[in-house]
This record gives sequence, structure tokens and C-alpha cells, in this order.
Amino acid sequence: MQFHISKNTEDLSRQVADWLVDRISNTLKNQDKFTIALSGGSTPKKLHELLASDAYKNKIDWSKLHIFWGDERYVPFTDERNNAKMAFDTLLDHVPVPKEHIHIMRTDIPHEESAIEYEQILADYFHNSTHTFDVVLLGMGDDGHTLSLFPGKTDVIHEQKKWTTSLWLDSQDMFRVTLTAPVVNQSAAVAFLVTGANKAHVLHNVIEGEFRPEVYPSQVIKPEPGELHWFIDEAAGEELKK
Ligand SMILES: O=C(O)[C@H](O)[C@@H](O)[C@H](O)[C@H](O)COP(=O)(O)O
Repeated sequence: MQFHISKNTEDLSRQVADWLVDRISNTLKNQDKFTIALSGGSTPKKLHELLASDAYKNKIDWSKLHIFWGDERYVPFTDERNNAKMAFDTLLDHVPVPKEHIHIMRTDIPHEESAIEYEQILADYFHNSTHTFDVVLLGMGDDGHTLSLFPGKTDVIHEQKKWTTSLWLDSQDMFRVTLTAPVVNQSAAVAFLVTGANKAHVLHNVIEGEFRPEVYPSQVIKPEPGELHWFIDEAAGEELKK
């Protein structure tokens, strides 16, 4: 578990961008593609914009990147809440990733079918690999959820076989399609991006508290032998042991 502390979201985004540039270029010395699962939510927006900026755009061989998502809100692609739409708006419409390398979690077919279809895409990509994704980017909610593994959703939190699933989320009155812990924990590296004072207490409980994954689902993310990185700003890290 490696910690990277930053002053604020801007500083964190630059740290993550630099980390990604290094990781991508080193990985591509040994393999011909780089697979990354993007996170939903708002925290990654600044990172995406940075990666698409002149300062970073030319540091990455976008032709070798293969893009996935950690989870999707089951709303139309055109809906502002859709995670894939956010990623296209802030990054993918601005960098030359081949369209056939971009794998959205579809929301124009039944959610159960979307999860099954995604599982097949992942199986095709990773069936002969020593690990799954090269990097998974994750956010964490102020309730300790990550992906669409929400507190109390015990079946999804403890799923050990399926790599993808879908679930109904009462609190947001929508279905979600999500990766599960098994496929994330077989990644080469997982990076949480967590900012804001409102997450300081839950971050302390997730990292330093008792293992209670049904209350703090982010605790099931334990890549092995892959790396776990926490990119956090000072405000979110306020309650962590110094
Ligand atoms: O679809 C989503 O909402 C995300 O996958 C979710 O897990 C997100 O990463 C956290 O809720 C943090 O979101 P923020 O970055 O907006 O705080």
C-alpha cells in the first residue's frame, strides 16, 4: 500500500498523471498494449483534462491504450450522469485512442445483458494474461463505497466468481453495472483517487479501521500481487495516522 499525499485536487491530478505516464511507458516496453479501467464520479475530471492537455497529451502512446470502466450508471450515454460520457467529454474525445479500443458498459441493452457482455469482453482480453488490468483507477464515496459496491449490498461486495454484475441502487433510483473485487484485485495496479474533508473520517475507517467490508466496501479492494496506491489530498488524509 503506497500513499501519495497532495495539496488539493489539482496537485493530486498532476501526481496521478505523472504516475500514469511513467507506468504506461514502462509497461509498453514489455507488452504491446496498456489496459486501464477509468473511474466514474467527479474526482477524475481534472485528471482527464490534464491528460488531454498539451502538457501531457504527447507523453502517452494513445494508440496502445485500451479503455474500460469500473462501473456505469445505467442511464443513457447522453445523460450527464453517465460515466462514459464524462470520460469522452473530458478525455477520450481529445486524444487518439482507437475507437475499437474503447469498451463502454452499455446502457442501451438490459442491465443484466450489459454485465454479461462486459464479462465476455474482459475474458477475451485477459484469458491468457498473468494479470487483468494494468491500472484500475477508483474513486471512493463518503460512505466508503467504490465502483458500485455500496454499503449493505453484500452479494456484490462479496462476489468472488463473476467479474461484472448489475444491481439496483435505491438511494439513486437507478441500476448500476459494475466490476467486482475479483477482477480488480487481479490487476497489476489499483489507484484510489480521494479528495475532500468530507471523506477524511471514512478514509480513516477504511484504511486504519476494523475490516468491515459490508460497511466499508472499499476494503475489499486488495490487489495481490498487484500494487495498491492511495492518491489523497491533505484534507481527505486529515484523520490518518501521521
Ligand atoms: O459511478 C460512480 O459514482 C463511481 O464509480 C463512484 O464509485 C465514485 O468513484 C465515487 O462515488 C466517488 O465519486 P466522486 O469522485 O464524485 O467523489
